[in-house]
Amino acid sequence: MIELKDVAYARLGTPDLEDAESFATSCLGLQVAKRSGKALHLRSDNRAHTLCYYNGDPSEQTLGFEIADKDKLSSAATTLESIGHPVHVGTDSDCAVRKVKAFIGFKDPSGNSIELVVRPERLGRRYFPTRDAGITGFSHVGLNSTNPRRDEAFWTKVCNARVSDRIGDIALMRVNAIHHTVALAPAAGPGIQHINHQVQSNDDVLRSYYHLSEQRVPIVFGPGRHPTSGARFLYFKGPDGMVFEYSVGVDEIEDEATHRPRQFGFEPSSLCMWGSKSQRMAR
Ligand SMILES: O=C/C=C/C(C(=O)O)=C(/O)C(=O)O
Ligand SMILES: [Fe+2]
Repeated sequence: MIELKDVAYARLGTPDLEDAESFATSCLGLQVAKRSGKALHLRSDNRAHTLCYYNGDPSEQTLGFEIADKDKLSSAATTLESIGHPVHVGTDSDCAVRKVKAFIGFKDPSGNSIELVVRPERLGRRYFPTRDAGITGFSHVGLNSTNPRRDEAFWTKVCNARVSDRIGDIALMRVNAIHHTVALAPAAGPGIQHINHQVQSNDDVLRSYYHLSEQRVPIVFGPGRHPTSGARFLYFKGPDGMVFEYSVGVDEIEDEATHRPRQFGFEPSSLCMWGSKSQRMAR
């Protein structure tokens, strides 16, 4: 079993790094950790980076997950190869770019690019953005799935994810106490469906709603409240169509041993208990 500890970072190709930087700093509220002609590393919490934009095609989207150590990394590689997921080992220079000690990359059953990383760097310096969006950290992703039942089996049987809730057949899965780290999203092909950052308070969600609306950032869902995790949320569109979410108040699963996934109907009220309608979410 591959034991994921947490989601570590997202890497997104973009044709326009300048536009990505302007959005990430003035709209989303991340801090530039490092900028080169080819890549932009951004912080959202005490980690060295949690989002990287690099010169590339926007269809290139990769998610990194932290695992415990190098031994666990090599057994993960063996497991993945044995079930038909070819693995590549990150070079020293690729590790340096990601600020990790080691990593492997592979494709999940839907073709999503996944990296498993060991010892992602943290910094002593605080995350200190130029826009105060109230972000407390990178927390979860929506991940495209061409077959949610098959992909739930991959994430829960090959990896250690546990289903916290389902909407229809779509699983919201945790790898630690937080309600979900990966939410599957039915789609025709691979990709990251949305990138979530937690914020401190309801005020932050609503303040951002007005700030982003004024900046003419397309709001695609919310403000609203998810009945699944209980979180208050706002979804909006960034560069190359990527959807970002702020949310606050995501439940934690108190008793790992006794938690049973709840089944929600596949209908709008399962996505928002206040009545907000999604303009873009496939779910
Ligand atoms: O559409 C349902 C979304 C549920 C949640 C939640 O319960 O917090 C998400 O954050 C999500 O998957 O985006
Ligand atoms: Fe979300």
